[in-house]
Amino acid sequence: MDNTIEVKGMRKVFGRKTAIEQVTFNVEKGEIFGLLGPSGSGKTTTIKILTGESTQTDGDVNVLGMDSTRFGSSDFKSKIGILSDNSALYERLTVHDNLKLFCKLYNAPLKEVDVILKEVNMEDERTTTISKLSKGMKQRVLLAKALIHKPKLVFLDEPTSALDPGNAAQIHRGLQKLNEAGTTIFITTHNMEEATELCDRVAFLNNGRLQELDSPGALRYKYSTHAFHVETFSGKRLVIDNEPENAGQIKELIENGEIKAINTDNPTLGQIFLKVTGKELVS
Ligand SMILES: Nc1ncnc2c1ncn2[C@@H]1O[C@H](COP(=O)(O)OP(=O)(O)OP(=O)(O)O)[C@@H](O)[C@H]1O
Repeated sequence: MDNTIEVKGMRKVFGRKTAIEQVTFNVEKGEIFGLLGPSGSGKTTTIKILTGESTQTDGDVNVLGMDSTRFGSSDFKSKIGILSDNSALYERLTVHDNLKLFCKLYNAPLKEVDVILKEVNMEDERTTTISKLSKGMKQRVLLAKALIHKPKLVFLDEPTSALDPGNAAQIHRGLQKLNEAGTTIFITTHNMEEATELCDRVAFLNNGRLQELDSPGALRYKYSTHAFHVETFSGKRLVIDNEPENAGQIKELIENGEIKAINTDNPTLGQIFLKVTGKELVS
């Protein structure tokens, strides 16, 4: 297996506060990996360690084949892109001039500016000053900034928090396209729909500890009771366990034409998170 990120026994202590405790996971090359957790669970701390902005107290962290002692190198920085709360733009410059500056900073060809503006659907605003953009538009320019140098790996810290569904969907489409082109994406979120839609695998972080790690589909299957939820035309709602002895009851309902709808229960990631951690994902 080709891993883009390998984390083993990672701990992070701030004074008396242990923010991350014995966290171990890998992110495979080409996947969209989601780190899910409520506020204060350690998502940003994890991203900061993985991008070299902070250092782990203990444990091994390897990103793109480099150990954490090399995260300050220009080689490392040229291969990763970051979109976080700390990402900033020059408010008084236009969209185009901002991206031109970041191109120069990363030694990327200037022609990339127009390519990336098209990708994030901001061509029409290329001459608009940043201070005149809406929040969603600014976020799309920040995403363009994170991607302008064509990084192999992108870190996104809650990229769509505070965006309306339309703007969030636009960011999601951009990320899916980027991923299809081969970029590995590490995303933190407390938005379960976002995680279900985008991520190949998700990890649950709670109080700095990882509590589950799998694909959204596998987690939903694991935490499903597999019972049948039946709604009849007479308005009855039945929950029938998926056991051989109940086959007759279901057969009879079908034969009598009584079934209006039949589903197996399929918990959402938010419900699973609550079950595993006892906490709501959105806090
Ligand atoms: N520089 C710091 N000094 C002291 N404590 C910190 C520091 N940075 C983070 N923490 C603590 O570490 C824990 C994890 O914080 P972190 O910012 O990683 O959480 P998060 O999951 O990203 O939360 P949010 O969703 O609110 O951004 C919190 O208890 C926080 O108070």
